[in-house]
Amino acid sequence: MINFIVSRLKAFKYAWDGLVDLLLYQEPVLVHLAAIVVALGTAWFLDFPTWKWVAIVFCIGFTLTTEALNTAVEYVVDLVSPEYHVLAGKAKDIAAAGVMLSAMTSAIIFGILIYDSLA
Ligand SMILES: Nc1ncnc2c1ncn2[C@@H]1O[C@H](COP(=O)(O)OP(=O)(O)OP(=O)(O)O)[C@@H](O)[C@H]1O
Repeated sequence: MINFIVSRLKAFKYAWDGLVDLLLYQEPVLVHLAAIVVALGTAWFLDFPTWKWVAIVFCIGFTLTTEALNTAVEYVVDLVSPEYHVLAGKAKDIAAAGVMLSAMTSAIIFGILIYDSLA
């Protein structure tokens, strides 16, 4: 049982290290962080009800999760295929498309929430 707890704590530490890498050293994340600040500020200014805060928190987690997976794909592709390969390019492009889709979905949801508050 102790071994299980220690291994889970270690796994959490590794995930935490990945989060620090993502938030501090990945430039594209700065764009997301700026958007998050704007979204939270707007939500506060418009006095969003609880359900809208839930939607915003979900969108933030959704977008950052896809950015984390995209960064992981980039690391692995750079490791296994430092030279040009059409499949390496496709892997990076599709991973990036995942980020774009999540960001666009979040932006649309945010727009609907604002429209609902101002209508
Ligand atoms: N090894 C490779 N083989 C083929 N194409 C690649 C390879 N590495 C990168 N590419 C192409 O170049 C594009 C940009 O790759 P890069 O590694 O610079 O990612 P990036 O999108 O700039 O990352 P970031 O989101 O961190 O700015 C990829 O989406 C892909 O189309």
